[in-house]
Amino acid sequence: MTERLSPDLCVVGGGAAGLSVAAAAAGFGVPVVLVERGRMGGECLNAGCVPSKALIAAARHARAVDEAHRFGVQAGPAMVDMAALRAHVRATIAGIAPTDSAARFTALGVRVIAGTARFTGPDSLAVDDATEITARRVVIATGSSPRLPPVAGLADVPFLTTETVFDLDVLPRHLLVIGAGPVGLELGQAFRRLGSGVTLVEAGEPLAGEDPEAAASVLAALRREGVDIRPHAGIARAFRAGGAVALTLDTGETLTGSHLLVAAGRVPSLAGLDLDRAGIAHGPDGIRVDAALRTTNPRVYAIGDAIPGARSTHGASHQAALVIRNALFRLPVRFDPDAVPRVVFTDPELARIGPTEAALRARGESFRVLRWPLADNDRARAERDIPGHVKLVTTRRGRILGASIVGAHAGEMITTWGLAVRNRLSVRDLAEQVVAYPTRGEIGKRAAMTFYSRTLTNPMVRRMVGWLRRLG
Ligand SMILES: Cc1cc2nc3c(=O)[nH]c(=O)nc-3n(C[C@H](O)[C@H](O)[C@H](O)COP(=O)(O)OP(=O)(O)OC[C@H]3O[C@@H](n4cnc5c(N)ncnc54)[C@H](O)[C@@H]3O)c2cc1C
Ligand SMILES: NC(=O)c1ccc[n+]([C@@H]2O[C@H](COP(=O)([O-])OP(=O)(O)OC[C@H]3O[C@@H](n4cnc5c(N)ncnc54)[C@H](O)[C@@H]3O)[C@@H](O)[C@H]2O)c1
Repeated sequence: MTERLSPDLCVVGGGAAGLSVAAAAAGFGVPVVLVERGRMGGECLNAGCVPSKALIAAARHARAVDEAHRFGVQAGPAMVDMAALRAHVRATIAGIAPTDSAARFTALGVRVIAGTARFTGPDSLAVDDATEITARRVVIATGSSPRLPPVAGLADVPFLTTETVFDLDVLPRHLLVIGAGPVGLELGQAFRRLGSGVTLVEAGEPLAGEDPEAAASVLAALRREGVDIRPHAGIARAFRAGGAVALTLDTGETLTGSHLLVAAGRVPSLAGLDLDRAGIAHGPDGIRVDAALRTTNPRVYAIGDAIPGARSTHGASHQAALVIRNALFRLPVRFDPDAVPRVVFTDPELARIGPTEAALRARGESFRVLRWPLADNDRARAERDIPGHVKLVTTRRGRILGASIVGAHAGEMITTWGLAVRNRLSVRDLAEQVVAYPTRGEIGKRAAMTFYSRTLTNPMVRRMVGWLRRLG
């Protein structure tokens, strides 16, 4: 028997994006139906942020054991128990899962339906032919899945993706990775620290789109740890070589590994949604949306990994908040990708808010660049962890436009700069702030203060100081 529902809001997808919309709408007393075909929590909880950060934490401990002698502490070499490590990853997911569960959302007042949704008309959907939904507004939050690049022979070799890599119960002897974006670099470094040999094969420039100086600093750190990174490398074919996997590059060189991880980007999950029935335009990068995240069907919004652009959990949650403001309160909203921080959780971390220097130059804007190195930070020196820097871009008058930070905890430090950009603060606000000593946060203040270094040598200012001295 077909059940018929007519909520105000229907959300398709129970990942970071969909859950954020559903929770907020239910909180305001709006009738909401949420449809999820797989695991509640989506990619972030089950195969993305959470397991990757749990793996990275384990790898950091392994590294700390191996590096302990630098601090006069004898330990190591680190021994990795993959079964215990996998249990740690699973326990981390299990610990967070209740927050995203159907039970919690049901308690919040959301009607959660397990099944696959597809459009049957501009405002109607069917779920597995068991439920018909007619909604005043629909939010598509169907996420993405790993992109498999068109590499000859790939289909005939065993390979891992982010869907399977966290279930490994043996440590790869040598991990080949296709792609040196955030996923390839984060996981590549983690496996290297756990004891695997790691080779990353990247078609273009690793971390393209980030500030080149920041990207270079991260890549240099990974190389120092023994991660082999091959930029601008075309893959001619993949094949099995005995019990191993091999990649032949366009140069003729063949790389061999015990395992292969494909980390070559994402494709939006749109198959089977019957978007055309609802008049929703889409392309290979995702669903087309305007600045208010509305699709070409004015009743339907799309957010998260299902739309083009940088993909992140916090970006998806921010988009969800904008949709709530627009759909429920009819307030005008405008999604600004530059307002979303980007963090790559390598060690050192790379974090950015706002446009890069290159982006400002391409826009023809006039700006200033301010820098400070971590090597000049007492805390970083005490912790013998000095690779990195902060780089600020400001207007000519000192308003902060953006920041790139490389270093331990850069992902935490970027929050200050997000606040500065959002509130149109100037370097003066940051330079006058009292920052605790010794903290890494001091580098931001030091960078901001360099804005005034020209003032120190300004003859007018010097004359004025001299004149004031005469007053006694
Ligand atoms: C290894 C890895 C590490 C990452 N680390 C970070 C990080 O540290 N920080 C960060 O911010 N981001 C990180 N990301 C990115 C982040 O995971 C994603 O941007 C985020 O999870 C996207 O959320 P979403 O809700 O748009 O999509 P998803 O989480 O993919 O959710 C979409 C949901 O929709 C469901 N669905 C799809 N089609 C249908 C349908 N027709 N009917 C019903 N349900 C459907 C799916 O089953 C899925 O559960 C990482 C990604 C990866 C792969
Ligand atoms: N901390 C975070 O916020 C975080 C962490 C991890 C992932 N993510 C997001 O998840 C998404 C997926 O990350 P990702 O690193 O898989 O994707 P990505 O698109 O950022 O990077 C994929 C890389 O693979 C390369 N590539 C593609 N085809 C190739 C081929 N045939 N041979 C060699 N290299 C090839 C690309 O040039 C690119 O550099 C991204 O949107 C990313 O921003 C976010």
